[in-house]
Amino acid sequence: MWHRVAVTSGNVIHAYSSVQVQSAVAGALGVACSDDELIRKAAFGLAQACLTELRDTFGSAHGCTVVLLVGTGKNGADAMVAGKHLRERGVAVHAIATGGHVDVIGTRHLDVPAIDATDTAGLIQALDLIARADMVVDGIVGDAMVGDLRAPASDLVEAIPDGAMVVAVDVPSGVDPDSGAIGGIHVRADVTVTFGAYKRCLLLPPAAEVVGRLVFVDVGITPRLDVEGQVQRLSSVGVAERWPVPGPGDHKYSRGLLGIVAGSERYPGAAVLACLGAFGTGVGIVRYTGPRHVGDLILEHVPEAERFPGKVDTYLLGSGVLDDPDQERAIDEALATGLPCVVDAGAIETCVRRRAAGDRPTPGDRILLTPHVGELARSLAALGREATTADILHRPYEHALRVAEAAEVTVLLKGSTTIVVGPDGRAFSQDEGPAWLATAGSGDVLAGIAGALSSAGLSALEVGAMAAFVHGRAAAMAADDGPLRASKIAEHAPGAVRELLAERTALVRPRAGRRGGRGLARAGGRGRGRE
Ligand SMILES: NC(=O)C1=CN([C@@H]2O[C@H](COP(=O)(O)OP(=O)(O)OC[C@H]3O[C@@H](n4cnc5c(N)ncnc54)[C@H](OP(=O)(O)O)[C@@H]3O)[C@@H](O)[C@H]2O)[C@@H](O)CC1
Ligand SMILES: [K+]
Repeated sequence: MWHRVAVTSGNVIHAYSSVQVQSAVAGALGVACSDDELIRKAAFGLAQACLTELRDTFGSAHGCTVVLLVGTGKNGADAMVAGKHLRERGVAVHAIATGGHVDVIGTRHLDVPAIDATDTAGLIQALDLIARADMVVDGIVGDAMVGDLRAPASDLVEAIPDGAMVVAVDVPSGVDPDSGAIGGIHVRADVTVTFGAYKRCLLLPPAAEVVGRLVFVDVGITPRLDVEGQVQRLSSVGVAERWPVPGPGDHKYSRGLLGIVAGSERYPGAAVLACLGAFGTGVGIVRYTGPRHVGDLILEHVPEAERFPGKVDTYLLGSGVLDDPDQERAIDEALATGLPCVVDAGAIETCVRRRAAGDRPTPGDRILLTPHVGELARSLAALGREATTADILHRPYEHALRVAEAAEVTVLLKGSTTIVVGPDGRAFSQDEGPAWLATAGSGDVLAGIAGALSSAGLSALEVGAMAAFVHGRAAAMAADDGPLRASKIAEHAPGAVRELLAERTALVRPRAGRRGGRGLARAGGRGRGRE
């Protein structure tokens, strides 16, 4: 039996669409506050974040030069009002108006005249100031951004020197607030200070990769967002809360039986790495199906594994499978059982084709596909929806969702920010892994971790998010800011889980001595018993 604590939403970041945020702001403005108040709260938080960065970098903010890029809307007003606070702390502040005029609330608070970058002389002066700035504050445009960033804002952004510190107001200008797509020129921030609610682009790649460190400023609109954000991110405590922990009444059969169909002549090690990932994160039993020599290799490295097929709770299919009719038959048979599955590499396309044709014995929230971008492109092609890898990298959420909807599956799309998208569009975005994670065999370990979690009865969305998190954490521990090999990720997985569980604040502890189940308090997840 597994013990799980109640799932709260406190340890999950929820991200909302711009329409949701704007209607929450409009609701707050209708009853509780004014534009001016909201901007003052936002700007105060923004100024604090800027001062912290300046102090951390230069020892003191006093005497530093900050250039504010100020658009015509409230995003620009936030920057202007923050500028007032910065000036009060001895910072030299210059404001550059990118759209010919600035919001009246901004000018009311900061009495330095903004340089008009829409005229030639102003643009030249602005470019010179940007070249010498210690910090550039991007208040060009926020959640009302439409299309590509227009000139002269785009010219100013292009001129930001590599060494300058950049703080984005609410969202980096030039990214689409909802899809996270980046058209052309955009701000690459060191810090993004966001107000009231996280916007989807802050979690969704590719935008998520240019936001830098996220700082949240509560301006009081959060209670008006009483629905879950469609895009979410689990914090470490969020993962820890959900992590299945064995109780005293558990045995190897109750802790999850994972059937693995993996490995081939060309990629025998993939099956070994998948087994290591699964055992490293707490699976009860692994039952392996595959070529004899791959089985021998597994037993050499993972003597805990069983070689012959038998009863299982969940399948992990496809890691390292290539051109092997016996393996393909075993995958077909496993997919037909209706059991939960993690579907990787060589099994993805088969699975997508079968399910798109209506053959869906496993519910979409229990089947997790784990493609990289190339495999997602091939899945889309199998569905008759051609997309290049560049198209996918431009809008990964939307392309993953296409496969998730058409095949009624949950898709984990691997990347430096990994997204997990369910057939109903709900998604998790996790970015814990270091860049060193992109190495041969890393995906096989991830599939093994996902298999272990799936065999513990979690939903495919949770499995994907938690596996991505722990895989990233284990990789960071293994890499220690240097290169790593995939087997080291599996080696560090138990340590990563141990660290997470230490953060768990409200573990439900069973009392010793009670019979049958021993005080099991389970919230969510399906019940398991002796099998
Ligand atoms: N959430 C919260 O709780 C709070 C939110 N607050 C803040 O409000 C912000 C939203 O403010 P907002 O609605 O005034 O719009 P905003 O983003 O400033 O931009 C509008 C201007 O941008 C322009 N523009 C558009 N596309 C463009 C492009 N491609 N390239 C260039 N320009 C482009 C567009 O120009 P136009 O097309 O009309 O000529 C228009 O004038 C939000 O992000 C946050 O900072 C806080 O103040 C309070 C608490
Ligand atoms: K901005």
